[in-house]
Amino acid sequence: MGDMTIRPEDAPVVTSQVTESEVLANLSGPGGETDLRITDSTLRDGSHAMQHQFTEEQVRGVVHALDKAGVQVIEVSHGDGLGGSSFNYGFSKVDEFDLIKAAVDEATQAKIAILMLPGLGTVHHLKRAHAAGASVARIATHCTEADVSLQHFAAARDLGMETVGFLMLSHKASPEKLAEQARIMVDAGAQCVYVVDSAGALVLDTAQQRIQAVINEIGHEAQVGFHGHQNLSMGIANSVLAYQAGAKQIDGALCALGAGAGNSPTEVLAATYERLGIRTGIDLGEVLSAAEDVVRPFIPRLPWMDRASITQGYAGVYSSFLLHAERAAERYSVPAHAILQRVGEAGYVGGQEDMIIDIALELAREKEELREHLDSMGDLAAIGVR
Ligand SMILES: CC[C@H](O)CC(=O)C(=O)O
Ligand SMILES: [Mn+2]
Repeated sequence: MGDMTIRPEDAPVVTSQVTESEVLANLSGPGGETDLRITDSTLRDGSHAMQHQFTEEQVRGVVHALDKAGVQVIEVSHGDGLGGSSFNYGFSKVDEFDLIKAAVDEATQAKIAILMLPGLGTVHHLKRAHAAGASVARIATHCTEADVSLQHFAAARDLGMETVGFLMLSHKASPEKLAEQARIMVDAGAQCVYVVDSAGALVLDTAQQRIQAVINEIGHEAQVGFHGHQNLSMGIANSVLAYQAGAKQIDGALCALGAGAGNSPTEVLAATYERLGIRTGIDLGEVLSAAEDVVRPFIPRLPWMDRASITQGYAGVYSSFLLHAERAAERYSVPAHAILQRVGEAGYVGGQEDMIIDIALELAREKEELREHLDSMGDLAAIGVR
């Protein structure tokens, strides 16, 4: 077999095709010109919180409500992106391509986006999503591994899709490193690159500095976006700072439905930006109804800043590890927050979900050793040695 490695220098350089007006064109919503574009990820990041059990009826209901509210982009995929339905990540209740088709059918003005992680999702998945009607391809890599996305951006551009790069766990890379990685994505064909706070670990200026560095690098050729998580309750504040630094695409999810403590709630983003006089094109009354009347009733458990999810933000752990850690905690009778703390210390990243079990086993072993030690102390005391 020949060398299958894709090197950055092999990637098609398409930046010259992306004019500034083309990049900025998508900032006019159904109600006219907007200052930024909100992408709602309830039906993708929220899939983690729903253990990937979305039904077609729920998807139709959410898309209908978001579309009516004027949200311009709605993301629909398994929580871990196309191809995520698996033993390792959790099986979807309904095939994601059926959910994408239902979303496309329901939307009248909103574009339907998909997320994919190269390796888990393939170009074949991307083609199927495009055939199902998805028009925005969001391609996600670890924040230092943008070079694994080159062929996926090229394929998405060939299909005529709008392209967005997602640099996950952005708190793990310096602003300079993120800027360098964003450059790789833009040269490969990304029309926007997101700083993705997967762990909800960025706090105010650490978020803004990263956005600023990425804008300095790619801002004249492509847009910059921000995807927040609420583990330290910073999603909205970081999103405001991101906009003030120049970000033009911001993610949210209705009722915060997303991994960990959830995403920046779309309805709160809409209200906050409106209060600041920043135009999102979203009708506040409609998006509040979408959250309260459509999404809230089917959520089994609202995302929340509890001990485990705060630990994720504090220790810098991938938000989607929460439910994996909770399942391992129950199985091995150890606390979920203790597992997540160790995941943070070990620095595990997306794709290393199996290490959660290793850590749970290690904690269970330590607990057993401690119990045996305490028992032996008791035995010594009983024979008068202590
Ligand atoms: C697909 C993994 C992950 O959920 C993507 C994302 O939303 C994030 O990193 O925050
Ligand atoms: Mn996320």
